[in-house]
Amino acid sequence: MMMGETWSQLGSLIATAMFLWAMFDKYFPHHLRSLILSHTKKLTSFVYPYIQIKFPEFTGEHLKRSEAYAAIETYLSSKSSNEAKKLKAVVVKDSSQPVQLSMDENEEVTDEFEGMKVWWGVKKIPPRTQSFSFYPEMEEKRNSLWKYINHALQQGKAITVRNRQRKLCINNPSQNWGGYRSTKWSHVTFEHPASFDTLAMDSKKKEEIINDLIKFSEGKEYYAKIGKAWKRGYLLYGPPGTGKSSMIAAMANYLNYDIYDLELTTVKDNTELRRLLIETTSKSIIVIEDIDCSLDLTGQRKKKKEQEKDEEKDPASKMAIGEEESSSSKVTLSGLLNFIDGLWSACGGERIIVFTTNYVEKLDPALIRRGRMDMHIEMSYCGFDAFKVLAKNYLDVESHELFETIDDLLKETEMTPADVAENLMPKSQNEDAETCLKKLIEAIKTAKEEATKKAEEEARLKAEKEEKEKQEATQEDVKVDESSAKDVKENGVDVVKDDKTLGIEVKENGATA
Ligand SMILES: Nc1ncnc2c1ncn2[C@@H]1O[C@H](COP(=O)(O)OP(=O)(O)OP(=O)(O)O)[C@@H](O)[C@H]1O
Ligand SMILES: [Mg+2]
Repeated sequence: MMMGETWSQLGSLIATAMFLWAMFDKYFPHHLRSLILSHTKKLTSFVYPYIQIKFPEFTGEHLKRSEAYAAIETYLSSKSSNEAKKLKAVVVKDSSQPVQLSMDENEEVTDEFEGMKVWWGVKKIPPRTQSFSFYPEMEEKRNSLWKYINHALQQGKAITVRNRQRKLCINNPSQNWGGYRSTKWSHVTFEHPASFDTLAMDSKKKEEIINDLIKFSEGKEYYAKIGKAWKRGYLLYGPPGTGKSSMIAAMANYLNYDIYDLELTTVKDNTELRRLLIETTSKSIIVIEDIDCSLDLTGQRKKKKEQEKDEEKDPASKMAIGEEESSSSKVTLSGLLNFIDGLWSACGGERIIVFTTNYVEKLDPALIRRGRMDMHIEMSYCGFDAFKVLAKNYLDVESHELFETIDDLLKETEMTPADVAENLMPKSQNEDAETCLKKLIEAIKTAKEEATKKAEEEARLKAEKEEKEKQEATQEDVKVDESSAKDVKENGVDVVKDDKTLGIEVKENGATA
């Protein structure tokens, strides 16, 4: 707080300054005045050649913590932990590094950027103290400075994203939505170890997927340019145990995204679906596993088509159907499609949606057409490429004389990566790589034998069925013959039997053919 004496001193200082300014303004000719001002600027920039920029920690009416401040603090944290002596430990929520070290008050760190030296310091500014910033006219320096600030902000944000602890969110049943502080999604820390390195699949296909993901994640401007929402859909299909769920985890780990695992069976209707999806955040993968089983999505549509047909036949049925539709509280295919096309597109970017299914042929084509599901990825049985990944991961083996045998066997046998992995995993310390590879060979041979047996059995059953159908058809023919002969006798209808086809030529009794 200032004393009374100080106030009067300050008052007279201001009065003197105002008097001098008035004199300067009145008696100095204009051309001389601007010359003096420009020389003063040059002189001051020579004496004080720095630019000072302040980043307040709190901004806005509600004193929100400034994002720029936080980003710069993160950016400087690695530098300050090496240089500064007074550090502050801050607990960071949702980060893989829960304690972050940052500069304490009155500490300074230096940084260099394109030949420019920068000093950063933390100063506490008492409330209501006016701050004064001095900006000498140095265009070139100023441009580099903006470039540097952008660099620091971007780096800071990138470090935050990297350190961010990712979430696996699961939707809560809607009956639990109403309570105090209830949320639509529950989350746990996402710590699945799968990565594209551990994912066993055809290497070309894997590369294609990685490139697609990179293109998507870096495509903010591109999507804006072509006027499309920044989203991408992937359909993963294939038999159980071929790595669909592992692929989703690898994608999330690769892009550093959160996962929203959407259990459709607990979502009551389209409105609830919308409300859930609006609450998802950017940089996330929304997953609907086993889309064919989650809901009778295909059935809904077929039912509708059948209903439309019925309506054509009997317009009175329309009312009843309408009532049934509104009362059946279920997520419909059209609800999901509307979401993918409309609402989701409107609610901000950087979102991926993934559907998985074991039976791609069961899905309604409308659901998976290009533009909705941009990439269809088949996760198939283990090929040699996929096996090599598993052998490297599980046994640390990149080549072995048994590989050729395994390659040949895998070409003839359908075995999922899950089964191959299970056989490759050493069960005890005595099992070395060769033992595991031999174990796998045995397992593939057994699987091959079983598959052959199964195929033979199926072929036998099919042949039996066909034979049975044939016999039944012959019996039918005999019956037709007998009943026709009876007709001739009883009704006076003459039956002519054709050699090749079983045709019946009916003649009026007594008339000529
Ligand atoms: N392609 C693969 N690469 C590496 N490991 C795999 C692969 N496929 C399966 N596995 C192994 O098998 C286990 C099961 O795989 P995953 O859950 O990814 O299969 P899925 O295709 O999602 O099966 P489902 O259709 O039953 O959901 C995984 O934990 C993983 O260890
Ligand atoms: Mg799965």
